[in-house]
Amino acid sequence: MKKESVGLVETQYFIFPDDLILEGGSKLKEVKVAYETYGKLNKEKSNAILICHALSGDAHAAGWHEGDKKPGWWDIIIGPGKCLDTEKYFIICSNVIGGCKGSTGPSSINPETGKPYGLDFPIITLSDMVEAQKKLIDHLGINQLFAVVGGSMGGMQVLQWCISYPDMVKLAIPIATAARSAPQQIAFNEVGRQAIISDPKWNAGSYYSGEAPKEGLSLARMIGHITYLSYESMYQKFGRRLQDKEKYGFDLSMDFQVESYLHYQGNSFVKRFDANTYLYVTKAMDYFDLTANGSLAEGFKDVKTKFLVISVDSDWLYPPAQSKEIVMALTANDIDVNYHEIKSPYGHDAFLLESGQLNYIINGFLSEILVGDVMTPMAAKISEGASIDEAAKLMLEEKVTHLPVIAGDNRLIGIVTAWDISKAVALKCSKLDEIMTKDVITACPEDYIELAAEKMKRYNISSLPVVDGGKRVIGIITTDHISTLMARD
Ligand SMILES: CC(=O)SCCNC(=O)CCNC(=O)[C@H](O)C(C)(C)COP(=O)(O)OP(=O)(O)OC[C@H]1O[C@@H](n2cnc3c(N)ncnc32)[C@H](O)[C@@H]1OP(=O)(O)O
Ligand SMILES: N[C@@H](CCO)C(=O)O
Repeated sequence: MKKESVGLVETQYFIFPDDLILEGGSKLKEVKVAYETYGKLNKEKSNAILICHALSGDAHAAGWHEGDKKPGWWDIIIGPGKCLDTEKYFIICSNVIGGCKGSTGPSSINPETGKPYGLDFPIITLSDMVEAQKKLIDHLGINQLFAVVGGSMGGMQVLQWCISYPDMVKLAIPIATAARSAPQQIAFNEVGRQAIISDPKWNAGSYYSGEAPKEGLSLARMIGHITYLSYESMYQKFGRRLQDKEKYGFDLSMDFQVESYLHYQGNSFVKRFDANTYLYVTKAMDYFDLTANGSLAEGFKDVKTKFLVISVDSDWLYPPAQSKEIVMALTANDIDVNYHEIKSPYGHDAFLLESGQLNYIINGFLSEILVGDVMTPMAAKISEGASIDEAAKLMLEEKVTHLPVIAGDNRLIGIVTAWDISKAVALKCSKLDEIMTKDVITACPEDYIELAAEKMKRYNISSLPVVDGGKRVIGIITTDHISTLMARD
């Protein structure tokens, strides 16, 4: 299938009606969250996928902003025909709080002083970022997310979601991430922060009316950027080639292409990022630790989500060992986990670049959706002794067109549809037994949704009762559940 773009997109904003209470105890007033959405939310609101961004990302994950030269940062996997297919899913991405891309952060105006927060901005954590996203998801009227997906710090948010709101996330895809920041990660973050803090223009975080600490922020990004690459990718990109010269300068000026590249990356970064946000967001990552009493398995004990954990073989910043630690802790809690290690020379940033492998792995995982993952559990049903009037009333109340008929032990013995009810009125029948279909086509929670869809098509029916091994009704699955989740072709 052709992979397409979501086209022109715009960032939207949500201002919280209430204060946001932070993990550290402070309150943030008039919080604003910048977000983008792609695709359509289905009738059941069951096809929403939340995308969480990494350290320097933003709400613009896919498509194009008017006049831009590059699409959103994860355009390689979001769009029609891509694994996060906007023909099937409703994709949401928001800028984290503490950020500088439209959501409230240290560069925002503090409503109490009328000036930018600077260092008056409270310390935020990954859990606070998730709280802010939860408010946005509530505002969009979504009770449960079909999936939460993110790489690096985005992956940390994915894990945090599954712990903060275990019932709200059906599927989780954390990529190139960790369940707790390791000393090496904290160390690199601290060097980046010190580069900013030691720039005199930083001025204790109060620089918004003058010049920004560009030197410090650029240096922080240069250091960070090295950690996003690999030995091999740097060799492939630059070798020992010189930049704009034939031989060494034998002075302290720039000689090598890799130096020029790093300066370029540093200089471009300062044009799009705020130094204080860099301080706050890296600090939030340092504090991130999902262990409970020293045990990650205990930290994950309430998780209910099905997982796809992805790592990158050449990622030395968030090495595969940290992903395997997540897999082991989930497995210890009997959580269904799939694990993939991407083969790539790109290092940590492979999660932003390896389009083929990401599309293939994520698409495979999302297509393995089971009936039990998407059905409406505990669907409306009626007892065999009930009258046709009662069945009609229940259908109206529950806004359903299909009612499984059950015996005393909850065992499925038939199904009545809205069509059967009209038939009953026309033919003046009064008992359910006279009009219900007794040979009911059903689905099992372990069936792939493709199988349920095939049955619905073959028998030309729009709803299947979901039954367990003892033929007891445990839910219902309809074409509406399935249609937006099935491949277009
Ligand atoms: C979720 C999130 O993390 S969102 C944030 C993601 N985006 C970023 O982090 C932006 C910073 N960039 C990156 O991290 C990486 O560049 C990636 C992963 C996004 C893209 O990687 P690649 O496609 O391999 O790009 P690459 O690293 O080669 O950089 C290309 C840029 O370097 C420039 N460049 C390459 N060689 C040199 C050189 N010798 N001297 C100066 N500049 C150079 C290119 O001209 C190009 O510039 P452009 O970006 O303005 O077009
Ligand atoms: N390139 C990514 C790496 C951090 O995970 C970013 O800047 O956000």
